[in-house]
Order: sequence, then C-alpha cells, then structure tokens
Amino acid sequence: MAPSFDDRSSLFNFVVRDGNGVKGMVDLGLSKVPQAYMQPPKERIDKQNASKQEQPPIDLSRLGGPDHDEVAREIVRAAETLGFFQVVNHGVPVELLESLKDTAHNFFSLPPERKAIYRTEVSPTPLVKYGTSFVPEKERALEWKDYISMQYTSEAEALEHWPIECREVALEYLRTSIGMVRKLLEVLMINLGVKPEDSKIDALIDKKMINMNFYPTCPNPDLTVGVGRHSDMGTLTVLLQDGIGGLYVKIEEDIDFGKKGEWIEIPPTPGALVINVGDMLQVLSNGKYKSAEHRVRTTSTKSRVSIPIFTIPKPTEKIAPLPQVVEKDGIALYRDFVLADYMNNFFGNAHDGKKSLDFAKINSA
Ligand SMILES: O=C(O)CCC(=O)C(=O)O
Ligand SMILES: [Fe+2]
Repeated sequence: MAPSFDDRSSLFNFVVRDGNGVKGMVDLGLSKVPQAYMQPPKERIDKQNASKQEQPPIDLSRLGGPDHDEVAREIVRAAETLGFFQVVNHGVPVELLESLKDTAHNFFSLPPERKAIYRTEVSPTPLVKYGTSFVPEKERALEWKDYISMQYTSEAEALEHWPIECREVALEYLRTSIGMVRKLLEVLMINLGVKPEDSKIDALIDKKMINMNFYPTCPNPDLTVGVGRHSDMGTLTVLLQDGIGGLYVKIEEDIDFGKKGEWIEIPPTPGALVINVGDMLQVLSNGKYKSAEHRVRTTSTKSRVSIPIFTIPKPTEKIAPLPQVVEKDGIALYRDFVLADYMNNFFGNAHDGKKSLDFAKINSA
C-alpha cells in the first residue's frame, strides 16, 4: 500500500530513508503537493514578475586572440555584478551536453533499489552519494529534487567507483570543462592584481564534484522550490541546464538590466554553459566577485535535469582574502579559515541564501 504522504514521518521514511526520492513519490501519482514540500510564502517563486537575463553568452573562443581584453572585461564585469553568466565555445562538445542530459534522465529512471545503494549511509564508496533535497533532517520545507553526487579524486577511482550508468560521460564533461575553468580563473585573478605564476589556480579547484540534479514534475510549482535560495560554496561552478528553465538569480546591486534585490531568470540557451561565482571566490576577492544567491523553480509539465560541476579548494587549504586585494582595499572583509571547516558548516545547515558567508565575515567591517 502507498504510504500516506500527509504524514511527515511516513513521507520521510519513503522518500529519504528508503531512497525512493521525490521521483518515487511522483511515480505513485500525486494530485497535490504534500505539506512537507510547501514553502512559506516568502520562499515561493513568482514566475510572472521575473525578467530574463538578456546578456548574450560570452564567446570564450575569443580569449587569447585579438579581442582578448574585451572578453576578459566581459567576464570580470559579470563576476563583479550578477555573479552568473553564460558561455559558448567553451570547449565542451555540444553532443556531450546532450549525452549528459540523457544520462541524467536514464539514471533517475532506474529502479529505486539501484539508486538507493548510493545513499550516504550505505554507499559502497565515500565518493558517490545519492539523495534528495539538501539537508532533509534540518529543513522545514523539503526541496523538490533528487540528486547523485560524484566526487573526483582521480580517473582510476572515478572509473572504479562512480555509477556505471554515468561514469564515462561525467568524466568526459569534467575533462573538457576544467581547461575552461582555469582560463576563467586566470582572467579573474589577473584582474585582482595577481600574477599568473602566483595565482595557485590548481589549489583553488583541487576538489571537483559533479552532481546530476533531477526535478520531477510537480503538481503545484507555485508552492514548492526545486532548490531553495543559496549560493554555491566553492570557487567557480559550471552548470549545464536543460531547455525547461527555472533557474533564478538575485541581483546583488543595481545593474543595467535590473535592480538590487530582484530575481532574474537565466534562460536556457542551446549549447551554452552557465558559470557562477562561489563563496570562495567572493572571499578571495574580498567581496569584488559576487557569489550569487540563486534558486530553482519546479514545473508541472516535464521533469528537469541540471548538471553542475563544483570546483572547490583542497580541504586543508587556508582561505583568506588575497593580500594583493586587501592591500588595495585597506581592509579585509573576511577572516581566514580552513576550507574543511567552511564546508562542514555549509553542508550542516539548510539552504538560507548567503548566510553561509557569515562563517567568514568580519562583522566590524
Ligand atoms: O538546477 C539548477 O539550475 C541549479 C542547481 C544548483 O543551484 C545547485 O545544484 O547548486
Ligand atoms: Fe547552486
């Protein structure tokens, strides 16, 4: 018999503990969203009143050519304002983007038992984690999302431990994206006055995680969120979204295309990848680059997939605003800390906008 989804603990057991996910619940047939997923009014996403980001994607093939400086300025400006931009000619083959989306759909169509072997409590490897929502134990309202997360340590370990259904395409995505991430970081670091030889880019992207997010169709998209307001904790995120849309970013400060505090949709753009600044880059740049607050809407018509690569410094890395920037600014806005401590705090709490950065903020600043 189907469990009663009106009762939070039986819902929790079915969706979270037994690994059926939101997908398992939706597959049983739902005419309305269970209470556990209903967001308070201030967290709901008003689709009607949000505008779309209209900036064309940045063409990365122009880096290193005669237009290099102009493209570099576009990248810097995007990182300093919205903290989100799209790129094309990024070096990741367009056919691979299609395979990634198909792979994500195929993976989440597997029977629940096949996915549930990767639940944190039982996963045969610490590198792979399958789950739902973000931190279900701590959330007042759950997020309408299932995910599989794959941590990269080496090719050999990925080939051995990542789920067989996704390992080849996920690895190829990582291999072909990382060069682009390095180039973007080079541009962003040089703009901060850091010499390329001092920029320690490898240390900033030492840890890499690929997630496949699955947002099943939802009977009440107006009451739920796919992902609640958050910023990403790492350095830069590369994100592939499909054609459905629903990714919204909060405008940090007045810019040509919007006012501070408004939410703007990053429109799906065929062949493009989305890039966003994470908390670590905001700290390193002493607040110049914006780790943007973002969230995801659900849809009633089609399930959506998105596939982010999170680049993160080494867990033992000491993070602090770069001396070159602090010297210029005359003040440090963030204290120094060890990355692992920041991560524990980030993954130990429900999503709450940019509150994660309070961990490092110097309040008197
Ligand atoms: O699904 C999306 O478009 C964004 C997902 C996201 O923000 C995340 O996984 O951190
Ligand atoms: Fe995110």
